[in-house]
Formats: sequence, C-alpha cells, structure tokens
Amino acid sequence: MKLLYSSHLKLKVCGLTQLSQVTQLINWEVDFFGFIFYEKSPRYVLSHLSLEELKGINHQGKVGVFVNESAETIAQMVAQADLNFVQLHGDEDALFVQNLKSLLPSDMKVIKAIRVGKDTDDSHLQALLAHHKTADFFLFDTDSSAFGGTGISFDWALLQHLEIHKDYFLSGGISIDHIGNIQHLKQQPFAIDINSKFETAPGVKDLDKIKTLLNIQP
Ligand SMILES: O=C(O)c1ccccc1N[C@@H]1O[C@H](COP(=O)(O)O)[C@@H](O)[C@H]1O
Repeated sequence: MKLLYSSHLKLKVCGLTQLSQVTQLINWEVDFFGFIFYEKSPRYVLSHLSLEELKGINHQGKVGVFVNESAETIAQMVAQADLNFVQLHGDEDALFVQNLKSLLPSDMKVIKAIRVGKDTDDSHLQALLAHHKTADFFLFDTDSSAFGGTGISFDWALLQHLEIHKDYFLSGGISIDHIGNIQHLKQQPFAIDINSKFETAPGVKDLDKIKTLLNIQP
C-alpha cells in the first residue's frame, strides 16, 4: 500500500467492529487491523463480532488490543480469534510481557503502547523504552484515563530526542490535518495507527476519509 510520501510507511486501522469494513480495507491493502478487546471501550469488538467471525478474517495483520487483561485471557483470545499481534495498551510491565510470550505461539508479536502524558519528559520515556526492550514493537499514544481512543495527539517533538531502537507505530488522534508532519520526525514510524479521527461513530470507520488518506500524495 502506498501512503503519503513513503511507500514503506504502513497503515493500521484500529477499533474495527464491522466485517464489511474489514473486507473493504483488506481490498485496499491496509496492513494492520486493530480489534479492541477492552470491555470499557465504545469499540469493544466482542459486542459486535464473535471470535469465530474474527477467526474467519483471512489476513496476517490482525491485532488484538488489550488493557490490563490477564495473560491467560489474552492467550485464549489469540487462539480463538487467530490473532497475529497483541497490542498491550495498559500498564503491563516487562515481566508481564515475558510471561505472556511464554503462553503465545513463538511467531506472535507484541506491540507495547507507550502512553505519553502532558508531563512525560525525555528521560522518563527513555527509561520506559529500556524497560520494555523485549516487546517487538512500540506504539506511542496519548495518555488518558480511557487508555486510548481519545482522538487527542501528544507532542511529537518528544520523539525527536529519543533513541527508539525499534520499529514503532505512531498513534493518538492522527488525522489528515497533521499527518504531513510525520516527515519531520527523525526516526520515521514503521506504521501509523488511525482510529477515532476516521470514524462516523465509535467503531464505524469513515471509509471515504480513509480512502482520501490512502490517496494522499507527497
Ligand atoms: O479505541 C479505543 O477505544 C481504545 C480503548 C482503549 C485502549 C486503546 C484504544 N484504542 C487505541 O488508541 C489509539 C489512539 O486512538 P485515537 O486515534 O486517539 O482515537 C489507537 O492506537 C488505538 O489502538
């Protein structure tokens, strides 16, 4: 999929709840599909789709998003929905990730969300990255009491001073309006993660808007 100025930048569409939309996005060669397994989210996927329906989605980029869920439940959901990636969006620590990985298939990738708050500084962020060095990917998002899906961006300037040493997803209120600023980042994201800014209602994606994004030229 060609996105923005770079043919390497991948796209994750998160918070999906409708099979027809997933099918359309697969046809448009979107790379990753995020399903929220957090009951308090308005995008809680199991209110709309069964594990069987999720399993039936034929794609290698299925991401389950979990918030402070037990490792055993995550492993169960991974097996039953045939997920390819686990995104940990809560307060999970490195020990939790290690234990979780021991329960998951060996090719399973873990994305650790690093939530950036108003008072987060460089040294705190750098320490968090060091702590989570066993995760396969980082995902930077805005901190909030809802954990995610707020549509609020954090100050990307904070990333400029970090040594990230890992592929990362850029997230948090990403919209068409400021997406062009990504090109100024020192370490380019592996993927951008879009969610609430591309919706008509929580969990219902605005496919016209996503199409516009996919057609953006440098
Ligand atoms: O979308 C949610 O409801 C959600 C709830 C709890 C944790 C994560 C959630 N979504 C993730 O939040 C980010 C940012 O979303 P937004 O662009 O700010 O709306 C995205 O990575 C989703 O994976």
